Amino acid sequence: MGREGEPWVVMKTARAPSNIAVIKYWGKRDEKLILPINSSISVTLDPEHLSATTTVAASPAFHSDRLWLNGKEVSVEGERYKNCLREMRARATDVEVESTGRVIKKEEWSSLHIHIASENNFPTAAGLASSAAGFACLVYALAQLMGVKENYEGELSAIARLGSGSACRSLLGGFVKWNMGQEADGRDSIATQLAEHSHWDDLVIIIAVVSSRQKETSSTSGMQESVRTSPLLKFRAEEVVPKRIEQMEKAIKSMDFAEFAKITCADSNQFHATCLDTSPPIFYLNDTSRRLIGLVERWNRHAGEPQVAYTFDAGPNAVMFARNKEVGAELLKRLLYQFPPSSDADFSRYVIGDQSILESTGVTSLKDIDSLSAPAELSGVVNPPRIPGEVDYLICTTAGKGAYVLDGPHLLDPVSGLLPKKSAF
Ligand SMILES: Nc1ncnc2c1ncn2[C@@H]1O[C@H](COP(=O)(O)OP(=O)(O)OP(=O)(O)O)[C@@H](O)[C@H]1O
Ligand SMILES: C[C@@](O)(CCOP(=O)(O)OP(=O)(O)O)CC(=O)O
Repeated sequence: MGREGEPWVVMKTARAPSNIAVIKYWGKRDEKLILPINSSISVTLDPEHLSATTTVAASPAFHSDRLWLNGKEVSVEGERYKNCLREMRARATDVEVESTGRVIKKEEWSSLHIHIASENNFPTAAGLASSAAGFACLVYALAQLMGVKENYEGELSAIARLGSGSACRSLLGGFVKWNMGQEADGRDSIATQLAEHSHWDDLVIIIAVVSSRQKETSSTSGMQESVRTSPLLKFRAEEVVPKRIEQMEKAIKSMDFAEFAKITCADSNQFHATCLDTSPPIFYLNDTSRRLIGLVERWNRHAGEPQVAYTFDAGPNAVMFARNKEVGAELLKRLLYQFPPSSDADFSRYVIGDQSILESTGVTSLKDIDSLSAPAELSGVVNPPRIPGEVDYLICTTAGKGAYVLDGPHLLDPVSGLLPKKSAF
């Protein structure tokens, strides 16, 4: 930071988690304002394992708004980035720069350009809601930089929504509802917290990353096609989701896992049915996704009550919820048994995230996986499929907190405000 008259750069860094919907958002009633045709509910994922980290900087020396995503410069000219930046600038306040005492006046923000650098600690655009984490993080970091105070609860979520619908749910932790709202300007289409992550802290979440390649049909265009062509989607939004939202809220409040699991699986399956009902049909699930569904359904039926729930977004990756830590370890063992890594895989990279679940399975090597015995529900199944390398890797995690500020390290050089030669992450 320079003295008065010298060039200066101010910056803030924040982190925001990804989230997984258990009642899906699919379809907009307003494309520009990103207003949904139904409310949705999600679980925020632990930012330690699935999050975006974003540094935003302002300086009179910057000539344009710029964005570096995962170390590469990308255009910030898209409507979604522009809308978020415009709405944040409109709410900026006088900000005192601590180190110099200089005050950036409210009016100055409209002419100050912004540099943004962001990194995801999980695959981008692979159906793991990177856009949700990314836009929530951008809006949250800008709020810190520009001294934006929320005038009403949920205002920041309404701005994150302009970046990507599901992003509005990533500012908050735990269990989050996105109210579809009624107003034409979208001011009531905001996220609210149903419960903190600590409210239901024994849930274990395991993500089977089936493919980290970019998907063929983006959520944005997929849902446009579904709104245009799927009669099932209309029925779902009008008749099914409103009841499910109520039931899911109750299940979360009372930590009723059986009900939570039943609704979560049913809603994922109906969302993918609307994709199939779209013309031309959209296929996000693949054979591996279907085998993962089979694993959970067979186990739940054998146990007599749900042990695990599954849900899939716009991609083949499964997100599974286990009712508690013991069941989480059992789930991991079953996944390792049925979906072992390929024989040349590095075991330490096959199960990532929260290592405590892996520790409680007692599995420490590829050899241990070979000696796992078949789970009871597979007895009688002749040659259950065990295809090494079918799943890329597994992420163990839990529900987590919402967006927060990081003191550093920043992703932009504090003096130049440019991407450093070697990124800090
Ligand atoms: N950290 C980030 N900061 C800013 N923008 C991001 C960030 N991560 C992703 N994005 C934006 O989101 C886009 C990816 O969104 P897309 O909806 O295709 O995939 P996804 O969010 O991973 O999957 P899905 O929403 O279907 O679960 C990127 O091309 C980029 O524009
Ligand atoms: C299947 C989903 O993940 C769809 C998410 O769609 P996006 O929020 O990525 O779409 P846009 O609003 O067009 O950016 C379900 C969900 O997260 O609720």
